Amino acid sequence: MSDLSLIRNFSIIAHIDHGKSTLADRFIQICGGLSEREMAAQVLDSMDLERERGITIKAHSVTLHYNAKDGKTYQLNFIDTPGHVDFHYEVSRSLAACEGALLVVDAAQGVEAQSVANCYTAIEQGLEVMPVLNKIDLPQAEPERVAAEIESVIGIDATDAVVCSAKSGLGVEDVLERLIEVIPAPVGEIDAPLQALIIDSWFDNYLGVVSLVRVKQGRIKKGDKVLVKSTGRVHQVDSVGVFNPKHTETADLKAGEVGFIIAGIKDIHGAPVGDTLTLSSTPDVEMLPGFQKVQPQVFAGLFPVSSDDFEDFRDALEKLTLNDAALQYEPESSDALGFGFRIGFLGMLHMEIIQERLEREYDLDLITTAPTVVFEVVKKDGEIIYVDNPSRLPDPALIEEMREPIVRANILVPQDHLGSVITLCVEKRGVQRDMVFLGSQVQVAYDLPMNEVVLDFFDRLKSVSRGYASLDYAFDRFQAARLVRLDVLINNEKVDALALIVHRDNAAFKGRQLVEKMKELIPRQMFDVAIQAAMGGQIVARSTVKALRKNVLAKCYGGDASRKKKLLEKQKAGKKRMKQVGNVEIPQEAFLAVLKVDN
Ligand SMILES: Nc1nc2c(ncn2[C@@H]2O[C@H](COP(=O)(O)OP(=O)(O)OP(=O)(O)O)[C@@H](O)[C@H]2O)c(=O)[nH]1
Repeated sequence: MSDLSLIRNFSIIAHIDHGKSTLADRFIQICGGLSEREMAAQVLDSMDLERERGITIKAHSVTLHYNAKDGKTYQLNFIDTPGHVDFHYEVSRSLAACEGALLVVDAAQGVEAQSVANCYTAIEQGLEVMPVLNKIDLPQAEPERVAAEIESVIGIDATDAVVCSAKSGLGVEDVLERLIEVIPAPVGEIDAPLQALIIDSWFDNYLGVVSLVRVKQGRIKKGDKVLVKSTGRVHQVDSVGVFNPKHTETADLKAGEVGFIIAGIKDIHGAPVGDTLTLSSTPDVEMLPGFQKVQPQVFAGLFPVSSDDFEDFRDALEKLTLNDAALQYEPESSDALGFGFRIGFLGMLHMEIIQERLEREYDLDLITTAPTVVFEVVKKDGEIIYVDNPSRLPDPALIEEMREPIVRANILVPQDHLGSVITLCVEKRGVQRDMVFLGSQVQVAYDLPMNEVVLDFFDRLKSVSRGYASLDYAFDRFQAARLVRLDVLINNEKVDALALIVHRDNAAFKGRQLVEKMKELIPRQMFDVAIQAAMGGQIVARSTVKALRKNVLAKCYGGDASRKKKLLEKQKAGKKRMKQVGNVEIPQEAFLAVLKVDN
């Protein structure tokens, strides 16, 4: 298709669960991309984990052909975007490939903070934003109220927003018709030198690196010699094509189109996201503006339970980074846990996903230490260092100032729950920056310490607001704070992997909560186990796990050998995720006890 006026490139902006995947599936069905049977599994969420958790992680694209009521056939390139705040950065990438975005809002729920943030990104990037009110089939749907909310919260006209039910299919064709009308067609010279933006790259075991690109000008076809601008390397194109949603080769990709390129590139660093591709014959083509580099926000140490697994762990991480440019790691050694890696994640969800993949796909048993953010430390000699591991914090005598990362959080909450949300923010050391009443909702902005936000803030926010408050946040600055290291001692031995950096005012309280929680989590052993929390040289809390009196096997009355064996096996399985620290066995949960205390 070379008539650009028949192409529409768009994304869908929606809060989690507002129905983006269901709507996309409907589009695919209407445009005849898949049979009913193939529709059975939601197609866009292609990774197993994504499907299980029902969340979208990687940006994908689908090219569809829609026979519109005006008698013309349009090529619709739909670029998927992830909904979770951890993957916010992928949204702006997907938007860079589009001229427009559908803002899908659940008509029974209303606007949520995440969609507001993504909408602003779209508007900043010059996209046409088209509101769609979904779930109109629900009895509690209030399209007028929600349309008014879109206008007041986001500030775009929603008077004639399309209403639909992605579930029943009602109104979905109207969405497509309106999309063709309001979202501009792409512009670009087909005869100009190739200029293509890499939106995403991933590693496929069979195909090698696959890159999703948006061709801005020119064209690219199989056999072309393509130049990756930032690396300066030239690769021969093996194939180009689109996902419809199945991977389908095409003769070429032209200006205005979105599709994939495979060019024998060995790893994703050879085709960096945000980079520009051109042909080797036109090396002087300008670079397109790329994307902001992704910075991990949360760090944790991961250690194999069995030290024999260290090399397998390293291999697994290498493979995972082929597909996940956001994942960063470096070797770490701990007195308590031996050799492992300190890994940087985008957020807690990202951390859980990586941990699960390592355990499930690579069959590793891992111990994870408590996650932490990065602190900025100014030393007395003027040097500034960044600490992502509490046990590596320099001696307090050498520290001039400690600074913690602060985020600007935007929260949308119905008025009824405003009080409890404010209480929560104050408890988390938040400073209010703004508050705007918008109909039945209130938009509040807080500066909050990132350390308080990444761990459990989102869950707490949901629980104090009965699920109604929503949150969006981004790193703002480092700010001086009275921070100290809280050490944990087990039978008088300091366990480096249990150290935390906390605010001085909360240190004693946190210490007490932590030792109490750990007391519940560390199983009884043959001897007393003393758990202490210390700040500097000073013990701030203490508790004891009492010794076990009876031998478990005594219960078996000697006779039944198979029962005894079963019991031992059960014990062994239970032990799998334990680590021997000194002479005490510490289970995984105890390392994450800080996440479990009700702070
Ligand atoms: N009643 C009703 N339910 C819907 C409608 N559209 C989607 N749902 C349901 O809402 C839930 C969430 O829909 P999804 O399409 O998975 O939501 P999503 O926004 O893609 O979620 P992520 O992939 O996690 O971003 C599912 O249980 C859907 O069946 C609708 O029009 N009406």
